[in-house]
Amino acid sequence: MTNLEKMGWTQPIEKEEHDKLARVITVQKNSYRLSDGNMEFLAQVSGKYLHTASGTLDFPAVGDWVVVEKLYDEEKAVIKELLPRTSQFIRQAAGERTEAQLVAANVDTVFIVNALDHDFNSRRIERYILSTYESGATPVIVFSKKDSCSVERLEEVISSTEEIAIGVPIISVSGKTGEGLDQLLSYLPSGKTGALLGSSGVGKSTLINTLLGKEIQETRGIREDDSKGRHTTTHREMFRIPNGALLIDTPGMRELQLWEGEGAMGATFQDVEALEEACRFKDCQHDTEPGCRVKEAMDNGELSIDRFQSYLKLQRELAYEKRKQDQKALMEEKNKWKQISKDQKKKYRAR
Ligand SMILES: Nc1nc2c(ncn2[C@@H]2O[C@H](COP(=O)(O)OP(=O)(O)OP(=O)(O)O)[C@@H](O)[C@H]2O)c(=O)[nH]1
Ligand SMILES: [Zn+2]
Repeated sequence: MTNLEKMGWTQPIEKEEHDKLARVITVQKNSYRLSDGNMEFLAQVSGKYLHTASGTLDFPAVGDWVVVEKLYDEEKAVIKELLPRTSQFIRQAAGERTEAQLVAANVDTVFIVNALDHDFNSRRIERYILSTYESGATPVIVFSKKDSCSVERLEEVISSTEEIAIGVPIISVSGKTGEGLDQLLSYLPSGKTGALLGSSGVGKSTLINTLLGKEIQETRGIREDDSKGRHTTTHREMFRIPNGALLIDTPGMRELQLWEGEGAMGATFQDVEALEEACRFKDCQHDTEPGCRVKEAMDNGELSIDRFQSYLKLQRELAYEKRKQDQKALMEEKNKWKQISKDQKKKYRAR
């Protein structure tokens, strides 16, 4: 296994190029910690990179592959280029501004982590599934803290999840006892990259620690205590776990605000879309039309009303997000031309 393969590289590559590649393992403000599988070094993007990047998505995130110029003596590097991504998990950044936030790049499997000692929320799981499909990764639903929950509740939760997560694997694990981790690893073979996503406190970091073994976490000292004296993850970081896979830990998300996802609606709501297609009229509004398969399915309990409403709500939300993003792009374009014409006026005046 070459050093880059240790970091998840899979393509054939020339020797000269090989020495110029590295993977982002964590992002700290404007500096990046990279690894080429042999060593870690800090890096910043080059001036030219900064100049040509046009938005947040153009900047490296954890999991990205970058072309670097290494300055070995200082364990530093300059990032010159970003390689195309195989997947990118994006959400609308927290706050008012219309802005994309890249959570992780080049992830094969997204583990959607839900704690069995927290509330169960189908709607939240649907949002994560949608965003995962949209990212280009494959979702796996993980119920954590299995040790804290009765067998009956576990069965109940799993059967409710099966109704809304069609075709998505569902597993249950305990970071505390290690139960179920072999199942988790079966979705994350050597060389693949996974990411743990979910709300705060669901046990993501505990899973990583158990997978890594205690000493590694302690020597790294990457956790910071929050006000309640708990360990809480403050940044995203990629770890190489003993089976040779890579796993990204992320800070808990309060809510997953969608950025895009239209293309993933069909995969996420296969059941609903299949019913829609069976309606007599192609443009059925599922209201009062005769031969409406959706309405029939809701009447006889095949399709839950909540699920159908969630489908409609997500559609509206995505349309709204899209309008906001289009408006923003239009404003930016206008401002660019304004600036250009200002500059030109200045030039003429100077003559
Ligand atoms: N009973 C039980 N408790 C667990 C388990 N895993 C984690 N916990 C507890 O749940 C709390 C949160 O665990 P973390 O691993 O820090 O959760 P996290 O998802 O990384 O949280 P953030 O870093 O805030 O996103 C801690 O008090 C853990 O001790 C488990 O498998 N069983
Ligand atoms: Zn209909």
